[in-house]
Order: sequence, then C-alpha cells, then structure tokens
Amino acid sequence: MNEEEPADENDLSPNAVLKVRDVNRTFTMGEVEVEVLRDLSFDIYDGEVLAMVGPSGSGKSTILNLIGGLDQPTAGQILFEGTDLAKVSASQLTRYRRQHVGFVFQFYNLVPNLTALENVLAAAQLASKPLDAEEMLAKVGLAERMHHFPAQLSGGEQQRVAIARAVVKNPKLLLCDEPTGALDFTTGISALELLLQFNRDLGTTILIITHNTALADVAHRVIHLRSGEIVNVQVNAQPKPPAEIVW
Ligand SMILES: Nc1ncnc2c1ncn2[C@@H]1O[C@H](COP(=O)(O)OP(=O)(O)OP(=O)(O)O)[C@@H](O)[C@H]1O
Repeated sequence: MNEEEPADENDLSPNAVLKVRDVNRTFTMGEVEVEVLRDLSFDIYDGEVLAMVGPSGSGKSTILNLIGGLDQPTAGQILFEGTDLAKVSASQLTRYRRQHVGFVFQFYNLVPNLTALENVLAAAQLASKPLDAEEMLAKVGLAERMHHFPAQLSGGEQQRVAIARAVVKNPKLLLCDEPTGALDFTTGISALELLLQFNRDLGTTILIITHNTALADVAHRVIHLRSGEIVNVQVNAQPKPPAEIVW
C-alpha cells in the first residue's frame, strides 16, 4: 500500500503480518472519557490462527475494528507492512481494508438482494488479486446453492457464504467476530472447520475474537483480554481439532 510514513525495516519482524504497539482507544461520551483499550501491544504472526478472548465489554470488537481499518487508535501504532494504520488517511485505510482484510461477522452481513454468488463476486471485485468466486463457494459446500438469495439459505449456509466472501479476496488477514455466535453447536463447529481449512490450504492468517473460551482451543495462540488489557498470552502447542471442542 502507499505509505505516508517511511517504512522502518526494523519495525516489522519477518513473520509478523501486523504489529500492535502501545495502542489506546478512548471514547468521549459527553464530558466522560472512556478508556476502552490501554497500552495494548501484540503481534499477529503470518499464517497463524490467533484467538482473542475476553468477557463482554473487554474491548474485543474495538481492537478488531482497529486492526481491520474500521477505526483508528487514540494513541499508539498499528503496523502493517511497515505502514502505521494510525496515521494514514481515510482513503488509504479503505484501500487497506479492501485489499488486505476479510471480515466474517456473527450475523453474516450478506447483501439481501444479491445471490450467494453475487455477494462473493462483489467482494472479489474490490480485491487486487481475488480468487475464483465459484470455486470458493464450492469449497464451502455451496456449489449447488450459489444462485440462492440469503433468505433462502439457513444460518449456517449464510455463514458459509460470508466465509467464501471474505476468503475470495485472498486477504492477508481474516478477521472473525464471534463467527459461531449465531449458529447452533454442530453448525458452529463446521464453520470453524472451514476457517481452519482455509488457514491450512491458503495460509490465511486468522484472528478470531470471541467470548467463548472453548473456541480458543483450536487456535495456535490465545490472547486473553480483560478491561482493555492483555492479561495472558497462551500458546497451544497442539491446537484441538474443532470436532474435539465442546461448548
Ligand atoms: N463508539 C463507542 N462509544 C463509546 N463507548 C464505546 C464505543 N464502542 C465501544 N465502547 C465501549 O467500549 C467497551 C468495549 O466494547 P467492545 O464492543 O470492544 O467490547 P467486546 O469485548 O467486543 O464486547 P462484546 O463481547 O459484548 O461484543 C464497552 O464498555 C463499550 O461500551
């Protein structure tokens, strides 16, 4: 991406896709300042599945929005390929989002008047090196349903479309906000399996934010967040297959 700040080669270790450094996010509500994130620092490594877990209100969505270029920090740096996302313009942030980030949300966020295929194609058009939309829908098991509208699909199927839509961009970072939150247990497990399959097959780096600590067992690393601060970072030497977790 275009850089406003000169890249500092020493700032980015070779295997970090993104570095969060001393990040603070404060929201002002009337006369009250709410400090939601406090001096957060961590890396997201290339090719890893990273889970960020914490109770409601701990700041998970706030950090996801910052990493996804939907918001900017009050202080600190977010370094992506040597560029500080905290300092770029709104249009550069939009370009970063379009080209490098895929989002999977709890409630799918599909465009209701577009078919599954059209939803995926719309995302592909935004990316510079997209993958094949029909192939991605086939990979998520929806080859036969690609001309259906979201309302004609089950929740699990809609989440599969949302995953295909995120992955078709071939993003550097796949950001998942409670990806199983609206699904029943079995459907949730299979959505998780799909995400991990893309991580294995395409090497997509995945960040999953969730309040569901069971999901963390499938990740390579887990960051525990509480009141806007990191309280623990756990490495799972042997992440569990989704079929072995229960919630
Ligand atoms: N735009 C905003 N203005 C004011 N306060 C905000 C704003 N966004 C978030 N907050 C506050 O920041 C805190 C953290 O919110 P956030 O949504 O990041 O938490 P979360 O861990 O994702 O919670 P949940 O699991 O319930 O979604 C909450 O107290 C919330 O009220």
